[in-house]
Amino acid sequence: MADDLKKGLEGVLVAESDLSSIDGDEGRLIYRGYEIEDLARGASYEEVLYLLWHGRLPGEDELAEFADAMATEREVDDDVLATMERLAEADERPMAALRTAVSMFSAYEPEDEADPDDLEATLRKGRRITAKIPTALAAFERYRLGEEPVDPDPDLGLAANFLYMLTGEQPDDVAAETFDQALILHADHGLNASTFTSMVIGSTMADIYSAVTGGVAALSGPLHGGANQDVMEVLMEIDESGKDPLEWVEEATDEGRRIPGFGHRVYNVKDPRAKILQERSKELADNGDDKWYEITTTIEDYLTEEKGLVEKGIAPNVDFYSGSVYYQLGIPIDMYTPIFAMSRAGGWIAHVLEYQEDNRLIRPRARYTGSEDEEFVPLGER
Ligand SMILES: CC(=O)SCCNC(=O)CCNC(=O)[C@H](O)C(C)(C)COP(=O)(O)OP(=O)(O)OC[C@H]1O[C@@H](n2cnc3c(N)ncnc32)[C@H](O)[C@@H]1OP(=O)(O)O
Ligand SMILES: O=C([O-])CC(=O)C(=O)O
Repeated sequence: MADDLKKGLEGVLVAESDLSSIDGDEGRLIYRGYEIEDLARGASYEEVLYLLWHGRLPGEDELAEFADAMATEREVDDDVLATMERLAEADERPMAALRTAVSMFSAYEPEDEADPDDLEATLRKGRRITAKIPTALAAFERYRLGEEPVDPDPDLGLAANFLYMLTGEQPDDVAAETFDQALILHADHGLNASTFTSMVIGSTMADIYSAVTGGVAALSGPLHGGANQDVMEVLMEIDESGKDPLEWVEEATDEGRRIPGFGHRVYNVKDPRAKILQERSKELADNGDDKWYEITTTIEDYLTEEKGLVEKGIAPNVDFYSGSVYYQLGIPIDMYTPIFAMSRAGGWIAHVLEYQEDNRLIRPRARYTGSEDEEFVPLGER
């Protein structure tokens, strides 16, 4: 057995997958062979879910049937709503509320008794989870505002319905399309930390609720999905400080602080998703407040041109521009990472199912560096 230590599993191949592929030097991302740019511009999030879960793009009737089925599964049990209300009153963080909600959905799963080997049943359960996440999240936000939740509208697509449940108002086309595109861009990304977490859980043949709950937990950290919230907080810190953004960045880099939204384990160049989100941020800025777009692009130009971060392979990742897009859509900052989870649930479920088709327990090992020959001394004699 090879004894090479690959800290953080960097570059280690642990599975084969048809789902998504990243070229980190070219800045290219594909889902099942389709360029992310084409999907983001031409498909809906539901189409992308179908592609990830069923292996091909749907026809018109197939998509309608699939989207309708998901729309009918959006409602969550009153107990889940009551829990969201209690967590909002307790000032819980939205990612923690979501983690609790997903775990709790399983109590109301109609196919709870299904055999773990029944992958069709697992997919149906995964579809229910994906349909319900937006409802639980929007309810949590409404309770925080002291408002009642808004019932899902089955006539709206998943993206538009989430914005509707969040605000109580039908979003305009620009907001709905922008949000739908953001969901597509976040749906899958190879064996990132949260997807791998879900796969490890799924490899024990634990249920899909456990796998998705674990995915939410792993995504919440600031080195992963949590960075989108951090980006916006940094932008606001810069704005409130009244400093020139470049002065702030200069100080931060001199102090050795990491810039959230920069750097990636796989990309050595700008993330293709960041390019698309930057375009959307610009469009929204052209029709509204351009402050955040200006600060982000100024920081990017400075870090890449003056500080030469790109030469070191540190470029904007997907989180760098999503914050300013969500901010312009009026979404609360601490909902950014939960929104990432709302989308990525599709990828977690797809990877768990794909892996379980030819399952092998994931169980790596650590090189032992502790001592070998301690003499045990009973408690009373220590
Ligand atoms: C959706 C996502 O999960 S995308 C990633 C979201 N996370 C962030 O944006 C947080 C900021 N970025 C980071 O912390 C890192 O780039 C990570 C964790 C994403 C990837 O890190 P790794 O692949 O483990 O790279 P590692 O941490 O070894 O960094 C390599 C070098 O780049 C530097 N570096 C990496 N990211 C940054 C950054 N954001 N700002 C400044 N320097 C950075 C490191 O200091 C290190 O430099 P050194 O070799 O001189 O010590
Ligand atoms: O791939 C990664 O490591 C992180 C990332 O960009 C994602 O999960 O979307």
